[in-house]
Amino acid sequence: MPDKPLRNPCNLCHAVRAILKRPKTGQQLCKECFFHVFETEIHNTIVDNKLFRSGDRVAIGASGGKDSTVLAYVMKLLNDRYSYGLDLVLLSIDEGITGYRDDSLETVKRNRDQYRIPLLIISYKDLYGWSMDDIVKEIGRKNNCTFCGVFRRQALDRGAIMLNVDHIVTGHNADDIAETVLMNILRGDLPRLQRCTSIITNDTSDDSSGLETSKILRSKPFKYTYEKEIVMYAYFKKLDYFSTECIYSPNAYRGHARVFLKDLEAIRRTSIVDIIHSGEALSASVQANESTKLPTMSTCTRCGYISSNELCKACLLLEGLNKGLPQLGIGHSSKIRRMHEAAHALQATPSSPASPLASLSTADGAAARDERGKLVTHIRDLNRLETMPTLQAV
Ligand SMILES: Nc1ncnc2c1ncn2[C@@H]1O[C@H](COP(=O)(O)OP(=O)(O)OP(=O)(O)O)[C@@H](O)[C@H]1O
Repeated sequence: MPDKPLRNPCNLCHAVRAILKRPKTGQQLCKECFFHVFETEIHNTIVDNKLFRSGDRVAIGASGGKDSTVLAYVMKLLNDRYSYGLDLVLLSIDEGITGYRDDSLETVKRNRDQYRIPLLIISYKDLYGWSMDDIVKEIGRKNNCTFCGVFRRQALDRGAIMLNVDHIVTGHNADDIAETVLMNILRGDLPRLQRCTSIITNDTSDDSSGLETSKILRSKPFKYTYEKEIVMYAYFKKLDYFSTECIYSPNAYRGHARVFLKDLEAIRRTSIVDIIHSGEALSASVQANESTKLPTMSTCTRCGYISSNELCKACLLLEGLNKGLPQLGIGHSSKIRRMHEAAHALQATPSSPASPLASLSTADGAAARDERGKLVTHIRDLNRLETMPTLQAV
């Protein structure tokens, strides 16, 4: 008797039943083919944009959330599979948000052990003398994201210097970038439009920075990776990640851009990459225009961090916070010295040899718990995830 024809076969291998519909392309795929295209697209992004050189020491900005957890997993996997020759390390910033970052850092610590990548954690409290809990107590919730964003950017650079890395990668995905493109267009901020569309950036053109941040590159290997696909990948690989929103993040403006983007995506799935490409085209066309260039960088006279003004943004923000309080400097305390020592110890520890990929995809007990609930939460969060009929059967 001839075999019964396969119902709903995978559009790529045609040998197995499809279990999902790719948000980016609409293709119906089986699990293995989805893993393959997802990983290969990121590999192609890395290679086409020449993100790394063999021998580079690369810090992965690790928050414990879905994006950076998938990034750590995929960076490790591609580094082993294609012999990139990278020395990977996890770098986490503890903003000091009780009930949020303390829990997500526990996830990063488990990722450190699961993926066998060394980890350095540095805190706002040690760097700046203020945790985000302290700051919110002082200034309230309004504008707290400004402090957090400025401090995190600088903290990542400071951690990268402590770790002596060449490069920081972050889990910013295509949706994040498209939102930022929209926000910069709405604000008419052309210099920032240029920066947000670049897959790789180097914060300053001035090599005299006291912090030597000018040598550290930053890149976004997920620039063209859809958030929904990152969630699906994490789900099907059973990765251990933390999925709660920051308790202090109202960020209403970005929220509106996000809702608008999701509405567009519901009408046309390519909207996200279309907006990124529009941002790239606009950036290219304004590049030659002097008035849209980012200001020339020098160094902050107080802490030595790169800045286009006499004081960097973090020092300005700290000055306000510290009004009436004893001055808390950046960069010279014994706590910072201790963090340098911890980073130094990590540098001396080479990353462990590659572990079999199979073991990486095996979730531990905690991660396996409530996986289905986690996906459901994310589908709700992400709103309007394409119908994936067979997910119900997972
Ligand atoms: N506390 C942190 N420590 C280290 N890296 C961070 C931290 N917060 C954010 N990052 C980096 O910046 C990227 C974008 O951060 P964002 O706050 O937009 O979080 P997100 O989109 O929820 O990402 P994730 O799912 O990784 O938390 C993260 O993927 C991560 O690489």
